[in-house]
Amino acid sequence: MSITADVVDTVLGLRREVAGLHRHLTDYGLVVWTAGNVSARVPGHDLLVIKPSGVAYDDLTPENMVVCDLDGRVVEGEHAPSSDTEAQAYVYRHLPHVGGVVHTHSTFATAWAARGEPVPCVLTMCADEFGGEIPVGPFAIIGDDSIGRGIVETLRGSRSPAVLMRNHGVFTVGPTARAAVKAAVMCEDVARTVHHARALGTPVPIEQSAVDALFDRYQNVYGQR
Ligand SMILES: O=C(CO)[C@@H](O)[C@@H](O)COP(=O)(O)O
Repeated sequence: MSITADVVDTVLGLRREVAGLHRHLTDYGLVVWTAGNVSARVPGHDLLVIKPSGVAYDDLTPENMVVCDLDGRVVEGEHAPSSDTEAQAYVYRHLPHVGGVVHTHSTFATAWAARGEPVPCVLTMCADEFGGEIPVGPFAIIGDDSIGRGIVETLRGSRSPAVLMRNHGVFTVGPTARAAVKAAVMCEDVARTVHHARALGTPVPIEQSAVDALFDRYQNVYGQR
């Protein structure tokens, strides 16, 4: 597959967007070294734009982003794509509403993943963004589409845009790559706060009707429409 003339400008814009979004991973302390990545779907085309594997965040540029097809094959780019390209390509193939995917090993959320324990919905911000608990997905070793399959199977059963892959880390999705980055930022914040709440006592669950109302308001009313 090659990049046709009608999609060149779209890809250039996504190269800039995806390269730029990685600074939020470092700004919010969600990654160490190169251990995280962002990708975006190319709307209307079986293509994605993703970070090059193992490249320092300070060295990421629109030019060194990698364009792949949704089987994970490189279509345009001089670098090897992220280790998570196959997993994220699987997500794009099976969740058509997803426009962006993020992967981190952010500390508090990954500590919940290490225990295989979902983050309970005991904060209004968790209800707002995740619509309930932040679920745990199965342990899966990187290298084929088993991580992607675990992400999809888990997210299909949840309103959450985040999944804690057991013993590994965080994957988030969104209608855009920026929305997926936001979900990763809020996932870590909620995981940290609930961790501290648990250390001090027993957090109080929020009634499901309140969770539903909070989620609906935040998803459909909050902010500038
Ligand atoms: O989680 C892992 C490896 O276990 C990778 O996602 C992480 O190191 C980031 O790899 P990339 O630099 O995106 O290839």
